[in-house]
Amino acid sequence: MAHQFPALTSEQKKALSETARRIVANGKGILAADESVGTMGNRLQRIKVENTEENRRQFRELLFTVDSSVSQSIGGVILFHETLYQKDGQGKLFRDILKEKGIVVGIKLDQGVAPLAGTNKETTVQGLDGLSERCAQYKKDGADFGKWRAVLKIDNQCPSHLAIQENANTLARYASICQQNGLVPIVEPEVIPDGSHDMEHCQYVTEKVLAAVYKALSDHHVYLEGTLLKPNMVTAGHACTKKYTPEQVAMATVTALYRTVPAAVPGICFLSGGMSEEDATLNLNAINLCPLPKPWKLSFSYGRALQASALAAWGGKAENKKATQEAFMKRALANGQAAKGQYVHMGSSGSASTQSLFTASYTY
Ligand SMILES: O=P(O)(O)OC[C@@]1(O)O[C@H](CO)[C@@H](O)[C@@H]1O
Repeated sequence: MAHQFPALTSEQKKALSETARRIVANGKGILAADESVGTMGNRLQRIKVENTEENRRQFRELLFTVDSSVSQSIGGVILFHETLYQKDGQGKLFRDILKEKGIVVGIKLDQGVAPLAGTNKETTVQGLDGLSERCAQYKKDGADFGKWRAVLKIDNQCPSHLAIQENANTLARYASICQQNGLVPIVEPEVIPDGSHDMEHCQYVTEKVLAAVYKALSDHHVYLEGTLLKPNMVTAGHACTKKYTPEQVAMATVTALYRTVPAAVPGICFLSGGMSEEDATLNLNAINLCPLPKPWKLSFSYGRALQASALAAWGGKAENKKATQEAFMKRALANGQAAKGQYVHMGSSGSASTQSLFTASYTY
């Protein structure tokens, strides 16, 4: 089986692996600010702010215009289509503001989930049609990485063989198309935390899912050095009565990764999956202190766990700018430290940071 048809040139590979490594360099992680209009609507509803384009823009302007020292902790920001073309109050494009801070701009590329008939309400991901053209346009418009989220659940008969294979293949097809267009693909197979299963069950499922994903990436000739993985941490289901320490979560998570993720992958950036801000930070810190071999950078790509207390501090009011930016900066710095295993828990401040951010059936 000769390798006659190389997928990428050595220049393309070099550029992809440099970008991937830049995003996760020196304890940096990713701010996932790519909530769709609907998801953002749910977030804004909780703080009683109307879901208008202007309100979404205003909140994101506060995140992106924090002090440039944020770039010590944030290496990449994932945007939603609308946000890539939005500007700050002075008319400057958000993507230029981020780039000037040395932050790599990413774009959400999946278009949500669709049902897999004949399964127990499992899903596949939409967005492959026209994806190459969209990637080419986004690359011209300043994006250097993409994100695609597949959703798998633990339930009666789930995840099924079909759901695992279909989602792995779709992730691999997306990753291949991204790389052809110069975008680093973030590969996100999320095993969602809904259910009462224990942590050991989550570990078993996560290993099966990741093994299938890396087989599919290999089949599709994806260049692993030019990718990043965005997995769930291995935790018990949200409704499980047994509680686990960050050290136990870390051991189960790193074990699952060590068994399935090739060392060629430069970085693994966890999603927060409804954990409280503080739990997401403590677990990431424990993961980086876990005494198992860790050939990849282990960092974060948090949505809710980087934005929850900032959203609460903002409340839709311009006069809360300082408090909003301070709250965001605090989480960014904490997670930057956790990505190096250097986070020191200061005790609960009784703020939004310790509240669970779980949403049932978080499919899009
Ligand atoms: O789990 P979190 O850290 O809140 O968000 C993870 C995430 O992949 O899921 C969301 C929905 O697609 C995205 O906004 C975000 O990038």
